[in-house]
Amino acid sequence: MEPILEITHVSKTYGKKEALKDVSLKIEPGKVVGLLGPNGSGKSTLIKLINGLLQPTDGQILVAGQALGIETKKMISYLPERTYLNEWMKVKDLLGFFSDFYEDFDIEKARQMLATLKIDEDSKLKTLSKGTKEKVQLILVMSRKAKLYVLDEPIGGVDPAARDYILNTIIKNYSEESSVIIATHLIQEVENICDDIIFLGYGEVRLQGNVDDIRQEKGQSIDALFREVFRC
Ligand SMILES: Nc1ncnc2c1ncn2[C@@H]1O[C@H](COP(=O)(O)OP(=O)(O)OP(=O)(O)O)[C@@H](O)[C@H]1O
Repeated sequence: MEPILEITHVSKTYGKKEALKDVSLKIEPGKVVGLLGPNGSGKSTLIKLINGLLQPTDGQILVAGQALGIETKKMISYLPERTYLNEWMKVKDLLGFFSDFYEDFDIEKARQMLATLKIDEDSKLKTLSKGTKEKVQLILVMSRKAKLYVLDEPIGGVDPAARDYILNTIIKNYSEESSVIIATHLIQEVENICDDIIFLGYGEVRLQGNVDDIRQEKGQSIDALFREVFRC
């Protein structure tokens, strides 16, 4: 099957700073992939490249076999690190906004998730707590029928009780034809829902592979391995 994402020898420099060095990786359909790395390792840079928000200095990125452009943007549902939603909007306005903007947005699915998390559609975003805003944004992003979901720190501000629901939502939502990339520091929380992981360190891929294979081979959890590989 054609990979959902294929990154070949990609480098990115900001001035003299080499944020990514010769990164190559493939993500197959139907996978949840953890993109893990310490601060400044290049996770957000890689995510912005995949979303076409930055241009690579070198190398090639293909989404479902196509070079980045308008078509690939339609296939990607992106949760950025920081919110980009208008604070003065009500949750129900955002549902309308997403329906208008994205053909693949499933408003009923979004409504169901909001109801489960007891988020009132009549609330203005600016009146919601930071964690609740994050939940709203994640619900919007996961309610699209995208090929690739790219989530930059999706559960950072969410309380532990809601994390399981959010993570379950992520894995329930994607299909055989789509994949999810989750960039996070909360490795313990996500390692059980990930099929594969990628360790980024100083802009280079340090390790990538299947979670179960790596755990078996190394005899430790991904969280423990991360602490060992990136010990300060
Ligand atoms: N606009 C920029 N100009 C110059 N350097 C940058 C810029 N953006 C990022 N960098 C540098 O590139 C490197 C990678 O940064 P990036 O934000 O991709 O890391 P990250 O893994 O997402 O970090 P964190 O986990 O802290 O969010 C860092 O050294 C950072 O200082």
